[in-house]
Amino acid sequence: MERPGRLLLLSELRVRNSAYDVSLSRSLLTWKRRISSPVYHPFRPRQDFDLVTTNETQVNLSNDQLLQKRVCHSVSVSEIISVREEEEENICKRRDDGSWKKIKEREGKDCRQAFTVLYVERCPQHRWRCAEVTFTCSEAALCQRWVNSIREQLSAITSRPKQLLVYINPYSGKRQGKRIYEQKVAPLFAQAGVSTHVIATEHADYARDHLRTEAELKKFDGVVCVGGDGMFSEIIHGLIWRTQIDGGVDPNCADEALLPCSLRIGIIPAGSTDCICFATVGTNDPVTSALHIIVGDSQPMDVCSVHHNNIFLRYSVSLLGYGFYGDVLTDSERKRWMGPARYDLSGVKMFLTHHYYEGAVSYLPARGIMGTPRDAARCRSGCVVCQHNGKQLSEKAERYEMDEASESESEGEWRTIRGKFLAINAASMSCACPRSPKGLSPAAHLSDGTTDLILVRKCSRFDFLRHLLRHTSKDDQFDLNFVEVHRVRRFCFTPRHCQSDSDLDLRENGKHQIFSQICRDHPACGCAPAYSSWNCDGEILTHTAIDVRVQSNLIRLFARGIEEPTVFEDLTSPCAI
Ligand SMILES: Nc1ncnc2c1ncn2[C@@H]1O[C@H](COP(=O)(O)OP(=O)(O)OP(=O)(O)O)[C@@H](O)[C@H]1O
Ligand SMILES: CCCCCCCCCCCCC/C=C/[C@@H](O)[C@H](CO)NC(=O)CCCCC
Ligand SMILES: [Ca+2]
Repeated sequence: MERPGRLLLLSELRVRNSAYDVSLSRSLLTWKRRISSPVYHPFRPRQDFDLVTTNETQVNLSNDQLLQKRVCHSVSVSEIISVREEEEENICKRRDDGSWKKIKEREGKDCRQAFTVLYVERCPQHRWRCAEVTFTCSEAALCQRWVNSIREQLSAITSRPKQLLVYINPYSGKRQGKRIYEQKVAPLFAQAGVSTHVIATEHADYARDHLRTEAELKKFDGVVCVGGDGMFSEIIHGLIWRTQIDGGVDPNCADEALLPCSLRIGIIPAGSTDCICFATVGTNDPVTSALHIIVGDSQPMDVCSVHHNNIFLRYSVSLLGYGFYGDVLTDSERKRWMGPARYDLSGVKMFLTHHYYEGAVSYLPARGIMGTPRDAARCRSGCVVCQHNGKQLSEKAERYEMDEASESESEGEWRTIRGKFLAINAASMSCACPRSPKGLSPAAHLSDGTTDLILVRKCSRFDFLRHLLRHTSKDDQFDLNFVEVHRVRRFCFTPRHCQSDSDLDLRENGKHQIFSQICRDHPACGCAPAYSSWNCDGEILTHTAIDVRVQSNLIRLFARGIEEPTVFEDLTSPCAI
């Protein structure tokens, strides 16, 4: 817990009908019910009330401690949304004997004697809500001092965005993007004094192209994406591209070190999967995301760059999946009209189809890092694995600048696996989503500079079902003899029937039927397609032979990673006042 530090203000104020000692330091706002207004507990002897904070993790809470929690609250200044003066009809004044009497409000601003603080309150399942508490002061001057002091502390927080560029995809998910933004998010931004420039996209790639060429990025502190993973992908493509062009880096060149984007991105979930929001915040809830944006959170993220023959194809932050997830996506695109349910239908269909694909996967294992894909520990807010590996990578990059030879050490370490695969997945983060709350690779990290390469070899339908179902239970989906997982910095895939570029060009020029009908030793029908497609964060890639590199911490989100729940949150009601 944060220590309160030197007090800036300490006053006796009133909350509803009770007197409170209210204090403000640079880090905490605390309001503690005065002992002269005790809370009566029928089954317990009385005790003195000590300071207990709302955001502190504690174990073995006694009944008295729980009682104390309800009479003393403390909120981190960094989680105060805003403060406003109140126009109260009836305000109370303290009599000489210490009791409070109601007086009529006088006309005019200088007689305002109450102020309301809006702050973040944690609710179950990682959701945040905007709670508020109104304090009544004995004098207007005191009220003004409180309001000014809190505002001063808030304006000293430089990480909060003031101007945001908002893109809404009206066709995401269940087509609720506009309504969600207008009803749930815009009012919060207004309360927090965040200005916005809102653009509803008119067609696919509208936001990407606007960011690449037109948007006046200098005017903004961040970009907000209202939509799903596909819309988020548009935003990062626009921002990363623009950052490289503005910084004189060739975004097409596979070997160039890319420049990190300075603008942070906020995600208001309104799509079908929303796995990037879920895996970085812990829930798909527009209000929670809006509050993370307002408080100015920052979560760095790894981005994979995908090339084919040194030609840039796309970036990926969540899943790059060939075989099962590529086929599910291809099939589901034809069912877009169904909304999010399209994935379930295509998932079942592709599971029954049971196609496998031949090819070679080569990869560079991530050496000397902390963490493995089989760890029990998870990437959480303030993750030490991400910090450690990120630091190591930046030190390595510095050494590389001084001595180019050191990087070539790793070049000798390529490993290759050939075979028949039902699925080849690379998860740069857990890919947790409501369908699979632990995700495709539960121990993957948001910003450790690696991706988890998961190879599911040809197996029976029954075994594949066991593997898939384990994504939704506590059982380990990697603990099966046809599944292997490697933490890597780079990998390449070459399909077996894609030996020459001319084959590939033919296929990608629309003549793929010839190749997809190549029959091989497929037990059921004898006419399995030779190729699948890559599912790249929910978009289909146009090439099958790809070269993938992890670019560490290329973007930052208005998020902080999933927080561990505290005991208080589990035990007490979300709205204690
Ligand atoms: N105005 C628009 N009209 C049609 N398509 C659009 C428009 N704006 C964006 N798109 C495209 O819509 C696609 C899907 O959008 P989005 O990702 O927001 O929703 P989703 O597919 O339902 O969710 P998820 O990606 O989480 O599964 C994206 O590929 C995006 O490029
Ligand atoms: C027959 C029983 C099956 C049970 C299987 C449950 C397994 C669920 C794992 C979910 C993994 C989601 C990975 C996220 C990928 C996103 O980048 C992408 C874009 O939104 N979504 C999909 O491709 C949508 C992918 C949807 C897959 C079903
Ligand atoms: Ca990662």
